[in-house]
Amino acid sequence: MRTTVRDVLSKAGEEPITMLTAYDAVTAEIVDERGVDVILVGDSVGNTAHGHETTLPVTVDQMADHTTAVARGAEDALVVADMPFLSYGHDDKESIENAGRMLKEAGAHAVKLESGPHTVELTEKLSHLGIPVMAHLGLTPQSVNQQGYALQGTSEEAADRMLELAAAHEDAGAFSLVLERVPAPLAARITDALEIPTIGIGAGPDCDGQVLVVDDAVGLSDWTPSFVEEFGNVREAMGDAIESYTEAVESGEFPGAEHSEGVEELDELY
Ligand SMILES: Nc1nc(=O)c2c([nH]1)NC[C@@H]1CN(c3ccc(C(=O)N[C@@H](CCC(=O)O)C(=O)O)cc3)CN21
Ligand SMILES: CC(C)C(=O)C(=O)O
Ligand SMILES: [Mg+2]
Repeated sequence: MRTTVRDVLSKAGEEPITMLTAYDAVTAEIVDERGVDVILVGDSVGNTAHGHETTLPVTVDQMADHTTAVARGAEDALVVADMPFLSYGHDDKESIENAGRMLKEAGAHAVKLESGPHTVELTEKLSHLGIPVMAHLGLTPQSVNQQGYALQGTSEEAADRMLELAAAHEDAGAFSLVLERVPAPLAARITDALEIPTIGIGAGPDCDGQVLVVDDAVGLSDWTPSFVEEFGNVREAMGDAIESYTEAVESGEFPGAEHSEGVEELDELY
């Protein structure tokens, strides 16, 4: 059964909400089959699949393409499309059209925006138009040129501001809130203060759910932020398989007779 925004909203399960990113159909299938509640088509695709240093170069077209692939692969999970840098926030018409594409064209069920004072009204508009919005506070990687990748909410003022912004986005209609790289006690305080669920990444154990970049979680990335746990070693498994392939080709073991086809009637011809 498809996870819905209402399921996420209800915080119904006693178990924390699980969210992972995916950027392609096959990964979405695997993540979906293993029962992950929410798949985020993250703009982290700029780092993982496209090899950029930051998420800033990612385009709306790229996000729509990756979201289309993920929506084809996911059966049960709620699919959330991340809105890329400068695709929202400066012009309502453009923001709404870009977010609308993710649902109309690409098959997402909701969008995520990196939130700030400038996204409160937009969150309200999108929600009213039928586009569910996941908010995102704390470390917001699209603001890397202002924040770096440092822990956020480390002063009393910054913590209070984050709590106020979280409440403002809840009031504006956001259905959930990602908290990235904030002190665990602040994430707990925000989680307590809100009705909508919080989903943490580097935000401690007291959020209503957790999210990681799938490449990091399965051990595919060559570097991960310090808040990541690698639950597998896919990079090594893939490297070993690739090395076995090259060895088998170079030694002449592959392809064998079982991989080769002929046409019996033509045997004499060859
Ligand atoms: N593979 C991947 N995983 C992610 O979690 C991720 C992405 N890509 N791309 C988009 C953003 C960027 N994120 C980041 C990027 C860097 C740090 C980082 O450098 N953290 C350092 C500390 C840096 C500092 O304190 O200034 C660390 O040690 O974790 C953290 C999160 C999270 N997101
Ligand atoms: C890390 C998550 C929250 C994200 O925004 C992304 O993957 O782009
Ligand atoms: Mg993102």
